[in-house]
Amino acid sequence: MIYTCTLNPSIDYIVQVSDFMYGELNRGERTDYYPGGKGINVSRVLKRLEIDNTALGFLGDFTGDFIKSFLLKEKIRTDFIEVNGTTRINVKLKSNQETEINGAGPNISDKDLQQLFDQIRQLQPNDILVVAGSIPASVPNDFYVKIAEICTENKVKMIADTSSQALKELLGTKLFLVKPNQHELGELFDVRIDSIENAVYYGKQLQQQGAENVIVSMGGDGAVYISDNNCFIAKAPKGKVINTVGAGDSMVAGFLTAYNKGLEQDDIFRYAVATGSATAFQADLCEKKNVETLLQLVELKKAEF
Ligand SMILES: Nc1ncnc2c1ncn2[C@@H]1O[C@H](COP(=O)(O)OP(=O)(O)O)[C@@H](O)[C@H]1O
Ligand SMILES: O=P(O)(O)OC[C@H]1O[C@](O)(COP(=O)(O)O)[C@@H](O)[C@@H]1O
Repeated sequence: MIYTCTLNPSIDYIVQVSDFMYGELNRGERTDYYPGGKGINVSRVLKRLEIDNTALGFLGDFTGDFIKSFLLKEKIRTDFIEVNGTTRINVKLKSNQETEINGAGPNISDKDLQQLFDQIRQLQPNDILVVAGSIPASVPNDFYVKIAEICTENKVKMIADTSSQALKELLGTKLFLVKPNQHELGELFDVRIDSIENAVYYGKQLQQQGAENVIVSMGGDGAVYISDNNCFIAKAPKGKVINTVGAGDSMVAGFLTAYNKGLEQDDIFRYAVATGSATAFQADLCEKKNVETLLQLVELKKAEF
């Protein structure tokens, strides 16, 4: 079984304003509300790709209720822990540029954290757990490391898609997959990743630090995949970009879907890239048919290692 865990879910409030003017009254031309947070996006895309999964994490108040009922409508199994505060609303402003404001999120108590540990201790060998997104300020930065220890003990495969200090803490931890984007990887090693060569070099460092599979995503430029002694480089398909929020999460869901089907490494990566791009070309997250259309448009090559 696949589980996702989102410590800090959100409602993603997407507002389109042509020619946004700072300090003026701007009127939204189109507004959309989606459940967000990286693990929740992974769960939603997995479901669309016909992979059963359960979404875990913390939700609170009316924003939490919105997310729960949205996921229920999409027939996604959930087992969220109810917290006292209000689940955050993240603002995604689409104008000439994309601007994002991600909220801080509610306080999570020690009791809530213990409850989550208890849930994770119930997972079975060969289950997969995707921990994704930021760690709320009230939760220690090494929280994912503690989860990883439980996963290792119970032979659960752990995937991490996070950034900043939470990602730094995970260096040296055994992970099944880690998927930083180029900026997150650059921040991790205090460098600027502006070429495929750089992405391969630092991706390999991550592999040496304990990750079995590493994908470095590079937005419209595609991605790099490192596993065993193999390295693949993919160019993303070209298309009309509508909303890139959740593209990285979709990539993780695409990877898992293809891995679950037992595909070869190159085809797993092709599927992951197609899924990320399929989401970038939709207002909401992608559907299976969007992914299948893009599969043959992903240009992939094997690189010398
Ligand atoms: N502008 C784009 N055009 C085509 N594909 C895209 C675009 N932006 C993202 N993608 C696809 O989604 C994947 C993940 O995007 P990226 O922005 O790197 O991740 P994140 O959302 O984690 O920052 C990319 O590797 C690519 O396949
Ligand atoms: O937990 P964080 O780092 O604040 O990120 C949360 C945001 O990331 C998202 O999950 C999107 O992630 P990606 O664009 O990286 O795939 C949004 O749904 C959410 O608003």
